[in-house]
Amino acid sequence: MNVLNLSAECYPVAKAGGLGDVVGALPKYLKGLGVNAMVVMPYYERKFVSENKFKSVYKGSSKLGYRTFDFNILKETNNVLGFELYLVKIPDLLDRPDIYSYPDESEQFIAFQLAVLEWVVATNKPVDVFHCHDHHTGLVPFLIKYSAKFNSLANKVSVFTIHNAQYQGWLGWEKLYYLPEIDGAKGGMLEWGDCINPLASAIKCCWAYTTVSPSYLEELKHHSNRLEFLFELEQQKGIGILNGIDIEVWDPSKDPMLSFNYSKTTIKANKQKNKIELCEKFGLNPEKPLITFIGRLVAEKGADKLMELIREISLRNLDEFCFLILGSGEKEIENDLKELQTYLKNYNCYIGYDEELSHKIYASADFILMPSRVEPCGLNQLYALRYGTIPIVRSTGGLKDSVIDFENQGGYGIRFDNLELMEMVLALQRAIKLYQDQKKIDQLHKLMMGLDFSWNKSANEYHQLYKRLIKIS
Ligand SMILES: Nc1ncnc2c1ncn2[C@@H]1O[C@H](COP(=O)(O)OP(=O)(O)O[C@H]2O[C@H](CO)[C@@H](O)[C@H](O)[C@H]2O)[C@@H](O)[C@H]1O
Repeated sequence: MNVLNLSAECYPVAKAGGLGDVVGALPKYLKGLGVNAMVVMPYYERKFVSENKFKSVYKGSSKLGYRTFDFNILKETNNVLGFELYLVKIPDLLDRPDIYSYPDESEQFIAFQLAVLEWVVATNKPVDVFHCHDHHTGLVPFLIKYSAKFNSLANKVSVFTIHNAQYQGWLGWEKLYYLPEIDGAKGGMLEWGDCINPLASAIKCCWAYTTVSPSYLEELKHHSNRLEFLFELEQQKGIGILNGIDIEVWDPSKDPMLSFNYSKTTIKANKQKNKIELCEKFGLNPEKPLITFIGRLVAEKGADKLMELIREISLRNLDEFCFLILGSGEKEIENDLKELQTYLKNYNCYIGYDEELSHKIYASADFILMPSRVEPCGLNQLYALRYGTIPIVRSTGGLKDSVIDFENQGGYGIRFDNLELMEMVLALQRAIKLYQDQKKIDQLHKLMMGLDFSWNKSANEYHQLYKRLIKIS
């Protein structure tokens, strides 16, 4: 079975968040199940690309409206990721360092999708399933079904995974001419809310869509940035599969980014050693419980609530904890968090993206706070569990599906329901109190580190889904 994953991100080639982690890991685990899972992504001028070997496997040209563009499909030659990796290079369009935020982003991603399909058709590349991830690749299910140019792919299975339905890739109708000739009667399959909506189009045209947790599948029917009715209509095609984690990359006993590796039996001493080193670097007291937040500083993650929360808990529980933030995102939130540094001594933040620092923090912190408004799955809590760091989460989406409050049978985390200041203060106070009971903490460490959130189970669910769809294709 040949499955071609199309994605804007894939760790370690290029990652901006959880999408990269998933696309860098799932194919590896599918390979273990006998699936030939491959990844094709845009070319980025990045370290991984310059440090690894690639060869050109196809050169072609295509049209984006009146503009003709040349493209080059590059294949990584040493199988360093454990699966086939292809990059699409397009001069002046897909040859830049950053993944997102260019003003011609829609042109970039449309050209990417067109180039991939041209290459597959021209080389007759065996593909049984096109597995598309998020809106950047959302036009593929439509294009293979309704564009004459890709007619030979019309019966191919397409699966679409929603990592985040907040962003939908909206395009004005004036950009319709970027697409090759389509069946005019099917134009409506591109539309939602008076514009071309790649995410909505994918949901309408794919054979099945998946969400990255079962709870998120349900939530989308009620909160999905105006797609609620569509999710209600198409619900028979939807399936919720909880993300897994790559336990080779995220392994505290071998993680090369840590100064002190540890297992279930050595966590007590070595977590503390990592913590002492980290706290020294950030001017924090390693004897206090260290609470962290790692992630995009956006409202979706509840990051806009952090400043008020940290101020309030500092007033109430002065000197009883330390707080360290790693993140980047909205400028206003970044500035607020930097300002806190000027008057709180038990607090620090690093504004920016730093993969190595994130590993060090997972290994050093006692608690990780995730006050998300929306969390399709969330990987941070899964990494945290593997590193013996207790998650404090709002009960939503994948957080609800993966964290059980420690006061319940078999529980290991701290949960709260609402993004209300006092509820969050209470959750942090429960953490501070729990830290004083080191016997309980030891028990929780062992329990958390013994949990299996690896991709093994979830990759099998994707495999079953592919098999079912191929059977009816
Ligand atoms: N400043 C920083 N420096 C270093 N590392 C940083 C960082 N900011 C974030 N990260 C890392 O990026 C990843 C974020 O993963 P999430 O699952 O929380 O994120 P995201 O919202 O991007 O993904 C979306 O897709 C994923 C995958 O499906 C879903 O789990 C999620 O709910 C959904 O919103 C983690 O590996 C984290 O450590």
